[in-house]
Amino acid sequence: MAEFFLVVNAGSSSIKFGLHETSAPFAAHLRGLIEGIGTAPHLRLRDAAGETVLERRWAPEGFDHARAIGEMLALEREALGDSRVVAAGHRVVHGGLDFARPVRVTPGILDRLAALSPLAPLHQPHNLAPIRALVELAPELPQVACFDTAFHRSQAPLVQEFALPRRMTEAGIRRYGFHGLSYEYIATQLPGLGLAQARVIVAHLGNGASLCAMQGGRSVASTMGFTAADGLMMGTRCGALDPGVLIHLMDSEGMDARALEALIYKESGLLGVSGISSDMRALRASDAVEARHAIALFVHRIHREIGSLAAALGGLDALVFTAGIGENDAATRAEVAAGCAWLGLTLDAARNAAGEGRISAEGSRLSAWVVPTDEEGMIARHVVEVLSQGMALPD
Ligand SMILES: Nc1ncnc2c1ncn2[C@@H]1O[C@H](COP(=O)(O)OP(=O)(O)O)[C@@H](O)[C@H]1O
Ligand SMILES: CC(=O)OP(=O)(O)O
Ligand SMILES: [Mg+2]
Repeated sequence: MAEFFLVVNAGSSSIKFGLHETSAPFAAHLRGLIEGIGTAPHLRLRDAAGETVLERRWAPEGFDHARAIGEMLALEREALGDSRVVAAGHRVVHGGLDFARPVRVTPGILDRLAALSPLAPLHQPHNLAPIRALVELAPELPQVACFDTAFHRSQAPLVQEFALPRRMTEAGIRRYGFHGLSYEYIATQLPGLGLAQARVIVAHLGNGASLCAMQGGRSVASTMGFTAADGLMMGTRCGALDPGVLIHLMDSEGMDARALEALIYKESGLLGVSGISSDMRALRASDAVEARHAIALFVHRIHREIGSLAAALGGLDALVFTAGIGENDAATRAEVAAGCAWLGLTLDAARNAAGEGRISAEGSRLSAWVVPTDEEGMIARHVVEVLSQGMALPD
C-alpha cells in the first residue's frame, strides 16, 4: 500500500496541498491549489506529471478558508483510494521567539501557536485550522508544523531589532521575517546555479510579497518584520508605512486596532491603490489608469527595498524571482529589472518571456533568475527530519 505525507500550505488567499512521497525528493503524487479565496475561488488538481485532472469554481460568497479546508480533505480522501497518509506537514506562518525549527504538534504547542495569531491574522488561524481538523479526524496522525519565520533566525541580532526601548525587544517585538520555507527551498537551489557564495536577493512576489537578502544559504536580512504586513506593497497589504500615519488615523478618523488591521492587511496594496483587484493578472488585463498606477507603485517599492537589501549584503551578485507574480509575470520582472540597471542588470527579453532559469543577458554584471518555489516539498523534507529525530513513522 502506497504511503504519503499530506502537506498543507495555507496562504492569505489560497490553500496549496499535496500528497507527497515519503522519501527524497518527496515528489508530489497529487497537488491541489484552491486560489482566489475571497475573490473567485478556483480549484486545480494536478497529477504527478503536472497534468490537470480536476478543475472546479465556486461563487465567492460564503467560500472562506474553512470551506476550502473541507473541500481539500474530501478531495484527499477521494484521491487516496487504497493508499494512506502517514503524517501531515503544515506551513505555519509565525513561530515567534520560541519556534526556530519545525516541531511535531502536540495540544500544548497548538495552544502556543494559536497565541501568535494576532501577529499574523491573515495566516495563522488558517494555518492552524487544518491541523485542528486533522486532530479531530485522525488523532493518531503525526503532524509537523514548519515555520515561515524559522529561516530568518540566522540573521545577526542587530538586524532583527527595532529601535524601540530594550524591554520591548526582550519581550519579542522584533523583526521575524516570513516566507522562510520558500526562501529555504530557493537556498537549496542556489548552489546548482553557481550561486552558493553569491550575494543574492530573492524576490518572493505572490499575494504576500517580500525580499530576502541571502548569502551562503542563510538569510542576512528581509523586508518583512514583526508581522507579514511590513516591507513591500502586496495584494491587499500596504507594506512599510510611516507609523505616524496610524496615529493620525486614530486621531482623525477614530480608527481602532481592528479598523487599522483591516486597513493595512485587507484594504490596501494593489487592491486599495487600484480600486480594481488584488490580483496581478486582473491588473495586467485592465486598461484602467488606476491599474497601471498600482503596478507602478508595487514596482517602485521593490526598487527601493532592493537598494536597502543590497546595502545589507554589501553588494549584489544575483536577483532571483519566485512565487505567483515572480514566476509568472514577465512584465513585472522586466519593470523590476529596469530599475536595477544601476546595479548592472540587463535582462534578455526572450529568456525573460520564457520565464525559466537565467533571464539576464550575457555579460550582465548582475545575474537574474526565475526559480519556481516549492514550499510543499520543503515541508515534506521537514516532516521526515522531525519524525526521524523523535520517532519512527507509524506502521
Ligand atoms: N499568470 C500570472 N500572471 C501574473 N500574476 C500571477 C499569475 N499567476 C498568479 N499571479 C499572481 O500571484 C498571486 C498568487 O501568488 P501565490 O504565491 O500563489 O500567493 P499566496 O501563496 O500568497 O496565496 C496572485 O494573486 C496573482 O497576483
Ligand atoms: C507570509 C505571507 O505573506 O504569506 P503569503 O504570501 O502566503 O500570503
Ligand atoms: Mg504564499
